[in-house]
Amino acid sequence: MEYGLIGEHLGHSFSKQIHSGLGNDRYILREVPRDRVDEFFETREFSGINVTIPYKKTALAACDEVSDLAKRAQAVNCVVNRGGRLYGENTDCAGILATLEHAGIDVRDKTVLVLGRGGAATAVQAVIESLGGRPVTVYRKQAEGCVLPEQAARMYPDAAVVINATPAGMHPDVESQALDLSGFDQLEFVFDLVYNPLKTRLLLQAGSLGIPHDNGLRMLVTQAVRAHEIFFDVQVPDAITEQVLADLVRQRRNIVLIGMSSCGKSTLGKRLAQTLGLSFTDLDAEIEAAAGLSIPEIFRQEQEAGFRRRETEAARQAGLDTGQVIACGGGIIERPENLDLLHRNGIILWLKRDPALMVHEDADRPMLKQGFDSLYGRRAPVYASWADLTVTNDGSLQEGLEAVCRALGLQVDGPASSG
Ligand SMILES: Nc1ncnc2c1ncn2[C@@H]1O[C@H](COP(=O)(O)OP(=O)(O)O)[C@@H](O)[C@H]1O
Ligand SMILES: O=C(O)C1=C[C@@H](OP(=O)(O)O)[C@@H](O)[C@H](O)C1
Ligand SMILES: [Mg+2]
Repeated sequence: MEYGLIGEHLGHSFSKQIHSGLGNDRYILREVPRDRVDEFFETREFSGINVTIPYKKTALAACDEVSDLAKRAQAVNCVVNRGGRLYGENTDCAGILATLEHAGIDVRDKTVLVLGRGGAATAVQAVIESLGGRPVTVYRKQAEGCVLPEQAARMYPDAAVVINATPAGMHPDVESQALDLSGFDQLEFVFDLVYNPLKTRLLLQAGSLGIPHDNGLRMLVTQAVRAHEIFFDVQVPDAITEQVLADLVRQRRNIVLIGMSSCGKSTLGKRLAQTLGLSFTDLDAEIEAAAGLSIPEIFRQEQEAGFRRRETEAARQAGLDTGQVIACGGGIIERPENLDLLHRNGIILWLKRDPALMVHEDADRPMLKQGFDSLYGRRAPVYASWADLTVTNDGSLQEGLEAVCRALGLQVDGPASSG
């Protein structure tokens, strides 16, 4: 092995893709069983490696020389072999630093609540200390030097930053949250090392409280960039880092279309997915498939309440997946809980069409029996409040598609033609 990542289980790793984006196609993933890791480091048959769970301490011990930050973090996640000598670094620390810097956060003399006390938390702590901040460990069980989550707000009302370094909220444990943010009023930034989902419950709460926040993707990309720089003794331009990060976000993020019945979500959504190379999920089609019934049939047999229950379940399922365009039904905003389910991995876009251009009666759209105008009058402000982006779709399908791509900051001159 020349370059790559070692760890016990690497199924979900994005590292190969990120290093490939940096121009290293020789980077591979190698799962090493626990009883083989000592031998791996003894033989030293590699040029440069990243190390992940559970071998970061083993790597620290195996190196001939390690950086100060790696010593403080008590972990090495990057090892380079220089003529048989192993040099160890902790590039996770660079990733943590980069996330704080990008957010414009200065932690000097400020209280930083670090959630968790595992390896990632130790790295966070080392970084905060190196910046002159005051890290406080919040841990779910009573332990020496730690604060319980339910006591944190009372004991540290001055907390300026919260950093989650626990797996709480990580897929599939998406309902977990290591700290409730509602008791704090001086928070400047919330950082969650988790990036699957892109927004954990912690980050969704930060968003709803208007607190700036970020997930672990920038850290993930930055640690890889630093490793690449160490492997090849080069400097990667910031623009490349941003490009790799943006590509990753584009690939994973769901684009969620909301808006009034017949504004074009299903039609435009399908084409958008084709154009962007994403998969397409129409919640109405998912609901019909799960029920084995058409939508008018569901309304007849189970009334609107039954349909809404099914709709929330479909939103929950789709919201956990990534890399899709999701077309919602017009009534997705009827249940407030659907917002977080779709926001987990998605950006929400209101496709806004002139009422004169929309369908006012349709046997396949039972809600329209309530009257288009009153339905739209009630819903329009809710669409507006849910939307991260709003796009007017009053022209042709092609024009709408281009407007959506522009709003998403994506190139519009792709294969978005024909039909
Ligand atoms: N700019 C446009 N975007 C999307 N659909 C359009 C557009 N112009 C006309 N249409 C037509 O309008 C209808 C939109 O229906 P649909 O995609 O089912 O909407 P929704 O899923 O929002 O209810 C389709 O018949 C489609 O062909
Ligand atoms: O407006 C609504 O409440 C509904 C809209 C429909 O989807 P479209 O928006 O695709 O018509 C479908 O989910 C169901 O008939 C209920
Ligand atoms: Mg539809």
